[in-house]
Amino acid sequence: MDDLELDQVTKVISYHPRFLDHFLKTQNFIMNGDGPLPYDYRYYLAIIAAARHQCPYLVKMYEKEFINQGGNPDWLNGLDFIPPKLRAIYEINKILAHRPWLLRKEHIESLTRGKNSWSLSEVVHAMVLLSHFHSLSSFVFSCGLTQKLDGLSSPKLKTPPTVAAITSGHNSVTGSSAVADGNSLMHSAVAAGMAGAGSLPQYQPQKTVLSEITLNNNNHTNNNNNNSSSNSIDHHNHQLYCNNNAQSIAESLTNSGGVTGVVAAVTAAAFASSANAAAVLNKINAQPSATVEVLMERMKVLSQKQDECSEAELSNRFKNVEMQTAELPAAATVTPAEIPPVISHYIEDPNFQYQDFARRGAENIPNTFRIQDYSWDDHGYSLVNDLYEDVGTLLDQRFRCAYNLTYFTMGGVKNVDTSKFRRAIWNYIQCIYGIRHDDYDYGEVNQLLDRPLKMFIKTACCFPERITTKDYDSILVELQDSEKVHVNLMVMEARNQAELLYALREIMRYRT
Ligand SMILES: CC(C)C[C@H](N)C(=O)O
Repeated sequence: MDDLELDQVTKVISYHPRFLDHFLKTQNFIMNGDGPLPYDYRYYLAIIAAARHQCPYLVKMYEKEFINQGGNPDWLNGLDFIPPKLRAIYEINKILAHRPWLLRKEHIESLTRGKNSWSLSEVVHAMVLLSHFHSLSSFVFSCGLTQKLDGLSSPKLKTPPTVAAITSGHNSVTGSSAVADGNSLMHSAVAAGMAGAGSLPQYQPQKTVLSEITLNNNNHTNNNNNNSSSNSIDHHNHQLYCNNNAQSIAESLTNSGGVTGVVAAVTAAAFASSANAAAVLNKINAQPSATVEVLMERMKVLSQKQDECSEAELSNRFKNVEMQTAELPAAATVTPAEIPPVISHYIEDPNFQYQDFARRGAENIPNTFRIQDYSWDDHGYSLVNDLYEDVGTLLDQRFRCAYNLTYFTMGGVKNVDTSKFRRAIWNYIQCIYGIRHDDYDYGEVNQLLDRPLKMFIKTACCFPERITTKDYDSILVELQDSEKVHVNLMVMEARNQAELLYALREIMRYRT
């Protein structure tokens, strides 16, 4: 592996050595391993994928790699300077990045016909690369790395010496020497991560390294959360929470906009049957966001819940979450002037962005993507393997790792079954892309993810360039940094899978 790849992003992922192993194996294979696309194409695709999300960090890194691989420097002048064949895939890059539900088999058809045509294997290779770098851009921003690494950080943020060294090295396109400084810190962590599954530690926080790479000092984190003072209202309300009626009132209040947090929902349940609404809301607004303690209670209750939902009810709950997501504040339209000049030449049609489902009606594509009709396990995985060697297997292991990764901890509390929380995050991300897991009760999403967390996740997926370190700091304040990175890994992987599902479904349709 090239030294350059042991970059700041890799360091942050190394909070989770098991995942890092799968991540690097996949990335190395699609960039450097056997595959249908020439190397200059691969690196250029990385650049234009990251450019769709205005991620200068990745764009600069892969420009350098592109040149190292012997790529034609003219291409770095922008989209007008690349061969027509490569240019022809830009539309798919754009659609996959922002509205993958708009992809049609005709897009694939037009690529694979005529002069300069693509083979289907090449198309799949390109799609795997594009979705990898779209979602990696989400990760870079959601960890607050871009602000730091591109010199855009606000002066009040502390800059650890190593990060400063890397930043100054990175700001110069040619200045790779400073990167080595930071890398040396990480060699042991990466080596541990690459040592093979059997010898992997379950959790290696790498404290020294983390203090170097952590971008913020999360003072809220401590190891004594299991003793955190619980307020009596919460205890009292835990009883009431079991009451379905109160629960649904709480749920609707939680999502009404004026109320944030699971604590608020629990509190709402307590007061739902009695006081007037204003008094309830005042009480609720005074509550902090969801605490780890309340989240744990909620997960416990949810896993004990027996009641079976009807098909129709499950479908309604999905639609509800989807609608509420559309109502979360949307980011403003990007105007060309706001795009950093270092990447604007790689972007065409910058106003083509994620569009909320509520507004998708205009495009006449309101259909939900149902996992029971097309899933990674049953369809996507084998299709990729079929057309692009072992990549399906590599991706499969990577998705599984991201989906199942747990240390059974939450904040400072140990032995916690966090599967409900993690599943809610994963399914919520895919819901943002209109993907419904048919057997999942999306009511759980509203029970476990509060509004600020949902907003963070939606922005990280759809408008990652808008995430600031402040956003990163303000969600899940009781969790450790490694846990926030864990959430961001799920954002990256669930999003990557969502894009691939849409892409591969159209490949399948094209073939049949
Ligand atoms: C995202 C985190 C709450 C995950 C948790 N630390 C776990 O080990 O499962």
